[in-house]
Amino acid sequence: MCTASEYFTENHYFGRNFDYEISYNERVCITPRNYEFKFRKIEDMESHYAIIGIAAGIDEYPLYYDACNEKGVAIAGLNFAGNAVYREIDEDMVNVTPFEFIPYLLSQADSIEDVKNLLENLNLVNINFSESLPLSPLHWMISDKNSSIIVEPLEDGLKVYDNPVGVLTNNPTFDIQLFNLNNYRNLSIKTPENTFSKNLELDAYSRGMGAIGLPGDLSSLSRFVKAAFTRENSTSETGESESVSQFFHILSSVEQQKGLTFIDDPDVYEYTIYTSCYNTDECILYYKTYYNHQITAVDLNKENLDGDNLIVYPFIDEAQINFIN
Ligand SMILES: C[C@H](CCC(=O)NCCS(=O)(=O)O)[C@H]1CC[C@H]2[C@@H]3CC[C@@H]4C[C@H](O)CC[C@]4(C)[C@H]3C[C@H](O)[C@]12C
Repeated sequence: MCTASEYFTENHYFGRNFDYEISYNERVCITPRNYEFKFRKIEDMESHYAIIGIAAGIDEYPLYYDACNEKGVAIAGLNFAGNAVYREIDEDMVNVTPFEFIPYLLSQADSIEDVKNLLENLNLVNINFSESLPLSPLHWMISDKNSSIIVEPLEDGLKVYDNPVGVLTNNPTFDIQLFNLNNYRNLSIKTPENTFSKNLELDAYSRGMGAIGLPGDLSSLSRFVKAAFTRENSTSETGESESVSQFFHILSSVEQQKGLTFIDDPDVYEYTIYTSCYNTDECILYYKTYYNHQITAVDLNKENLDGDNLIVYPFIDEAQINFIN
């Protein structure tokens, strides 16, 4: 499972937890403006916006999981098992494969408005990346600093929802995730009044009692509620380090510790392999990994963005422990 989120202070922050049991050698990957983007069914793109993101380290092609372009549009792809439907080629539409979805949009969109326009003619076509890398069922959270949307490829077509809560997890569909929040309208950051009964003296014996009932398990429906409540009520100082710190704290409220989500014997568990955080205004990518709690950053604007070769930074995944004696 995965969780995506965004956060605002003076800048806009966007990112995700990548939860899985297998790593495909993830790495930071920058696509400069003149890297030739090859597409399966539409024309190749010789020049486009520069993109920074996290991609699988299994092929030359930037197989992005999440990314942000130089205009501040960011996308994260999350698992959507059993719900994602990809289609046959439709000659009247723009046929893009799921693994081309992030490159196609980020190479040309200035804003969510642009993304929405591009989505109108888009057909997500069922072409595998390769025999060993078949299609994976995905849905996407897409944000810029002004708005956020969710895109779900459903049986009856590509569904685009406005995203008023700034989070996404996995199943079920986004409309149900939003509806489910109704069940938690009583949650509060404040100490609740005793409305149980006038006849009983019930004591506010602890801080934090207003959020009793907030789910704490790792299912996608529960993580959605937890992440939405945490994000909605989050506050921090507005500086860069405080904002980035707060962003990572929002996503660590739904992190998956190794051992809690059993997948298979022997010892296969889903866990939070990495957490990313983009400052979309400055195009800086920050990340942490399961073992490396130190924040590592890559600044898009420090690269030569007019190049034509991908720029890759392997993940730093070993613990960085600051011994002081
Ligand atoms: C598995 C991940 C979702 C994490 C998640 O939610 N895990 C819970 C599973 S569960 O919900 O608990 O069952 C997703 C997220 C992004 C995906 C890659 C996107 C590019 C590329 C697309 C190609 O077509 C296939 C290979 C490819 C490398 C993809 C592999 C895999 O699919 C990735 C890593």
